[in-house]
Amino acid sequence: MSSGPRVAGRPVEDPDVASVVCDAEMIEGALETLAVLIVSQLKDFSVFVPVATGAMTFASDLTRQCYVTQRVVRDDVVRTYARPVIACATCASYGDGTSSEGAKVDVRAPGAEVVRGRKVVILEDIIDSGRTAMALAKVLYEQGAEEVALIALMDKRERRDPEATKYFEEKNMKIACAFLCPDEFVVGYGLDYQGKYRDLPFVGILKPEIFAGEGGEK
Ligand SMILES: O=P(O)(O)OC[C@H]1O[C@H](OP(=O)(O)OP(=O)(O)O)[C@H](O)[C@@H]1O
Repeated sequence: MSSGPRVAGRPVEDPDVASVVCDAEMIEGALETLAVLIVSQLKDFSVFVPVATGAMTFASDLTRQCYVTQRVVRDDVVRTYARPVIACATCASYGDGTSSEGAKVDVRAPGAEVVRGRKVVILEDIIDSGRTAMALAKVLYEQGAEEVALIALMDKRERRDPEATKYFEEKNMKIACAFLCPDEFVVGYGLDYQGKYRDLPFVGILKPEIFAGEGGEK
């Protein structure tokens, strides 16, 4: 599978990005690794729930990579891979504005008819405090999901809310993240600043002067 847009093999840069955290090639490798994990170890998880808007790019590429992987890798384990239903959730944080500290999360999950009795994988572009994934997992369980797992491209583990960590542990949730993310303001590959930069084919650290004075998070 292609890693995405290229111009004659030249590295793509953006003037607002200070440094690249994961380039397109690294993301491509991560997608292949995560797809193998999903079609082998999560093969009976039959509902994928990308968290809009940030996870759309990741989910679009990962779900297609899962399809390719399960078609190409022919063994008994992969042959039993469930053809997934893909249905987005939207999760909006609200609290003190610029930071997700102490914020509540308003969740709109797919309907219970999609989720009930099924094993569900949440797809996140980034886990930061973990409150979004926790709130969504709670709703999915309330809707009757048999089990909820969590797959993310980026993990800002040092910023995790202990309550989220405790919840994930109590539920014994299967969690896989491709990259540990530095505690910097990262954009690209779905991650935004004020709705922009989601189209970058890589993840990078936004130059501080772009968000100076706004106390931006993530
Ligand atoms: O672990 P948390 O601290 O909850 O943060 C992670 C969430 O934050 C981002 O979404 P955001 O609220 O920025 O909206 P977006 O998806 O529209 O970009 C990201 O896409 C995750 O869903």
